[in-house]
Amino acid sequence: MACAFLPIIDFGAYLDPASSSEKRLAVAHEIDKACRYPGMFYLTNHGVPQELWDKVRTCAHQFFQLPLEEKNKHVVASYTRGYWHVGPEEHDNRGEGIAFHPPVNCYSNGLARKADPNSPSARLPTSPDALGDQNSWPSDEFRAVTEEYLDHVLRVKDRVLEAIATSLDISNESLKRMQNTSMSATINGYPASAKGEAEQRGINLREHADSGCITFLNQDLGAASLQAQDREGVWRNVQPIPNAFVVNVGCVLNKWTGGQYIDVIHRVIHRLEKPRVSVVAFTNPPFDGIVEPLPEFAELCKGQAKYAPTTFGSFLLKQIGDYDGPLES
Ligand SMILES: O=C(O)CCC(=O)C(=O)O
Ligand SMILES: [Fe+2]
Repeated sequence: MACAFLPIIDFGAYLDPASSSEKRLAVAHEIDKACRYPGMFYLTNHGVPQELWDKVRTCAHQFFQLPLEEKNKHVVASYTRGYWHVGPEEHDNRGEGIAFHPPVNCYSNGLARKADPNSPSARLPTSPDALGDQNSWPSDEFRAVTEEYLDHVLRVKDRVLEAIATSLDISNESLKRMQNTSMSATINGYPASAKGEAEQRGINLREHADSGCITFLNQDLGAASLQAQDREGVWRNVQPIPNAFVVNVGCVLNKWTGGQYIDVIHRVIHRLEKPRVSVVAFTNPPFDGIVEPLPEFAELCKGQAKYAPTTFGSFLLKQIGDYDGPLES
């Protein structure tokens, strides 16, 4: 059964070139409404081919089934790239994942300590960059499938942002700024719980808001493991729907809109007797790009520290640092 908390938005009518402008506007308004609250929605008929939609998760399952020593070959010195594994001895944050981030070309703000920000060569992509080592792909097939999948998601992302811009009635420059976003991916694996163990289990993925602009999640079918917080602070289950993205607003889009859109807090508690995989595509502005409210929303949040300009890179690194900090409880 679908989760009544989240609206289900059929993107087909927006993507169909034969649709009337009224129809497309109606879809755009639905997306806008969902971004204002709860900051998360299902997106169906998004145009990602069905086979690829499933294959990207199949590849992930195959990778996570490998022995740990195999998977550990893909650990790299970066928080945003490579393989990680937590548990089983740790109660919270139990799970594993592999992440991919495009090259970062940032030498502003002192993020790369030894680089000269004025040197033209400092602007060229280098490896490793400010986020650490390079991506480590488990196999050519894994890479080909994931990259093809992300290409599709990138196109969906641009159309969703176009719909948002239409509904917000913002300028072309503002839309361009929003669309100037690249794609990074995290593929999460959550282990099965043995019979009787399920209730003792803690949280697999701690509560957080995503750092980027907008996130597209493709998850296994089964019981709801993802939870999102409503405005009363109550955790609501996000039941998977076949072939539907779960789309959510991240911190950057919250900031661009001066707080009009909600960077929804979410977490994962996986208690099934079979493992779960989620393929999460994040969209990020340039690492050294300034993130601040779009001109259309600047007045709304004037003087509020939360909306003060910052580079995306420094914001991301701070968020990673905070997330990595000690647990309060
Ligand atoms: O696995 C999920 O359902 C959510 C993952 C997530 O929130 C993330 O990777 O940021
Ligand atoms: Fe997330």
